[in-house]
Amino acid sequence: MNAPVKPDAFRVDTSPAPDPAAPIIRFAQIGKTYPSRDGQGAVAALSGIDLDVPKGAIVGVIGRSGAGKSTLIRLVNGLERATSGRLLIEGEDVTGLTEAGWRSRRRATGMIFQHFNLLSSRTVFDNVALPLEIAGTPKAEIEDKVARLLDLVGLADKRGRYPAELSGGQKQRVGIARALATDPKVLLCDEATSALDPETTRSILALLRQVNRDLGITILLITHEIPVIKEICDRVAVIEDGRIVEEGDVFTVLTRPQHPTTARFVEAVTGVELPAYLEGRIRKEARPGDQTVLRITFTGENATAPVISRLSSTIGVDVNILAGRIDAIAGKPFGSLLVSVPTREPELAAVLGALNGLELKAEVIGHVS
Ligand SMILES: Nc1ncnc2c1ncn2[C@@H]1O[C@H](COP(=O)(O)OP(=O)(O)OP(=O)(O)O)[C@@H](O)[C@H]1O
Repeated sequence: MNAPVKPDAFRVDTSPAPDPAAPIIRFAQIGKTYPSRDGQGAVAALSGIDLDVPKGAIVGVIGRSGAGKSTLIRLVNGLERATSGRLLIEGEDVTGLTEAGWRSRRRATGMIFQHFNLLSSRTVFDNVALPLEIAGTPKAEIEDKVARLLDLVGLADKRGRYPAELSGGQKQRVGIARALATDPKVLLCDEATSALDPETTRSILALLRQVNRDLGITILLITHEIPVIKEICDRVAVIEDGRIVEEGDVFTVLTRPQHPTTARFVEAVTGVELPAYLEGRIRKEARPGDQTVLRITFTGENATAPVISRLSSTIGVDVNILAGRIDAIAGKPFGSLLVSVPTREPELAAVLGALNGLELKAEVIGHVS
């Protein structure tokens, strides 16, 4: 026998079907002005921000101190309110949401912080349990969920410890477990690795990547460190003076930065200085028998090894590598190499021609004997 049909089954749903391709967060012409701290006038922290955060992506916002990063991220969980524009989360316009509306919305958004924000008087277990207690979750369910979360972040054996007994990386793992307790769809990361050493940073970023991939949680992070962007983000927005000056997929933005601010951030990881022993010896004018120092910039399209070996084997020129900083994004090299090659012709012209043919940027830095 068929199950009795509930009256609701005949009700036609007239609300528009959710668009699976729609961004999970959309900033549309968002502006935020604070009254200035001295009470005289106003500070425009954000102006005309247009930014989409695709569902399931990891999006990074990078900028220097005061650029507006914290303000931007704090809008997403209602800790700040926009003064103009519209903010949409999961298609819902949250711009005018009341505090009560935000209270339930915040459950769909976890957040982690630079200084972890753990309660020192609570154990690891109790810190992670806190959002569940606030939500009125039954005790047995809390026990089960917190145990699973501590497993996920690799802290099952630390459940009875207090924050003061943990390393920075372990504290951030507690922060991540706590942020995931309410099954958020979005995780906001506010400079989450800025207080950590490089190795711990890598392990936390790997955990965030795992959370994104395995749990399908969208991540919006803010940082002033380009390695963080390079390591885990799919997309990046560069913010300066409250405006987004460049935005796109990480590979394109990092390998072909269009804005000077982006270029400066990228240079910090790919730029290479002239070695100290050459600094005093480098000259503008070439003399007979000199070596020419070139900076070759790799933008991800050409592998470094074939380039160098091609110069040596096919053109018959000896290439000395003086310094280099080559990184990889999506398995493709990007960075720069300082090399020296003979100044005499036709070798130098052949080298520059070959590099040009490979669409590599080559700059003459100077000459050394
Ligand atoms: N509550 C506030 N009252 C007044 N001005 C503020 C307030 N919060 C931020 N600002 C100002 O807004 C601008 C953007 O600040 P915000 O903290 O968003 O930048 P940020 O990029 O996160 O900087 P940092 O990395 O130093 O935290 C700055 O000029 C800042 O001084």
